[in-house]
Amino acid sequence: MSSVTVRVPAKVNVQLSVGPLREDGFHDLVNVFHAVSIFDEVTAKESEAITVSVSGKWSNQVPVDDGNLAIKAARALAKHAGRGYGADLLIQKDIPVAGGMAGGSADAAGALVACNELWGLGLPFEDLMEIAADLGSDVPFSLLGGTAVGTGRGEQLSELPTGGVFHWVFALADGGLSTASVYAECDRLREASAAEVPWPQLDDSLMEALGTGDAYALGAHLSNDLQEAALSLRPELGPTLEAGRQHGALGAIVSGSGPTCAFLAIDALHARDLARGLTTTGAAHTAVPAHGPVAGATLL
Ligand SMILES: C[C@@](CO)(OP(=O)(O)O)[C@H](O)COP(=O)(O)OP(=O)(O)OC[C@H]1O[C@@H](n2ccc(N)nc2=O)[C@H](O)[C@@H]1O
Ligand SMILES: Nc1ncnc2c1ncn2[C@@H]1O[C@H](COP(=O)(O)OP(=O)(O)O)[C@@H](O)[C@H]1O
Repeated sequence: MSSVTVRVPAKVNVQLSVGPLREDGFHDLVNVFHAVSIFDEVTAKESEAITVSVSGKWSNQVPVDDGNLAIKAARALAKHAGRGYGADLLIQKDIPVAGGMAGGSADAAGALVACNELWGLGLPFEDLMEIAADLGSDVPFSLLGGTAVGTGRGEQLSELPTGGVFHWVFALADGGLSTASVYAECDRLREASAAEVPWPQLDDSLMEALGTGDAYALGAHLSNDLQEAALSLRPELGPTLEAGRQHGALGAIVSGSGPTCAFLAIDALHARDLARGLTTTGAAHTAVPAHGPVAGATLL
């Protein structure tokens, strides 16, 4: 096979509960991931060396050197296989960069699946999941997709059945936020308040809403412990969230570490109207309707 293409979704966190800072610099989480229909595509072509190029909306914001997560993923896979394989990786980028939607993780997951196929390794999914966890906390979920609870630093996953399709609108922001800075701001705000940080717990009402496909209940139980930190670093996100609520969103939340804002809609038609309302009033320059859950990294 000389060329393989894999489609990989973005995510939103419908619950993100952040425990105390660990000694390794990470936080223990209850991270309820939900894969949504905004996709990157990663194509791997036969080559001597491992290289990457990026096309699409956000290509100018993505590193094409060794810092690219897709390159790191391909290298980690080649190392695991014990051979000096090569691949030209082409990323068609639709997921916002540094937006709290796990775009880099998606490309890493895409590169793992694509190179496993291109190089004929035939590694089982479990092996790819282990390599993924070393690449980043969110990479295993990008492989898995659907809806899942992540514990540990987010890499230990249990799949969650959902009772229906949920419709979302994502308001994209100018410029990204660094995940590490948002966690650091969360720690700083917690230190300043001196309140004890509770051990993160799965929200039973949220589980029930996901299981029954009840968008109204899900909207009421969305939660994100990083939201206050993201708003502290980007105060202009507050009015964006408020504008979504005014336009009838069932829930409005910062996606992960932000700055993308996620709005839960009643149905596909409402999502379209909500997106239009956010852009025509200037509350967001770009608002993208999407649905979830969708599959994780998939060979095309
Ligand atoms: C916040 C979340 C929510 O899903 O995603 P994003 O919003 O960035 O997409 C994740 O926890 C991000 O996961 P990911 O982007 O893979 O982070 P990593 O590369 O593993 O870690 C980057 C940095 O984030 C912080 N980090 C990450 C995960 C975690 N459980 N605790 C942390 O404190 C650490 O400072 C770490 O050095
Ligand atoms: N393939 C990639 N796509 C996007 N960003 C990447 C990629 N590889 C490395 N990066 C770096 O990772 C950072 C975080 O990107 P991303 O995963 O999109 O954000 P987030 O962690 O907020 O979901 C970017 O600012 C960029 O420098």
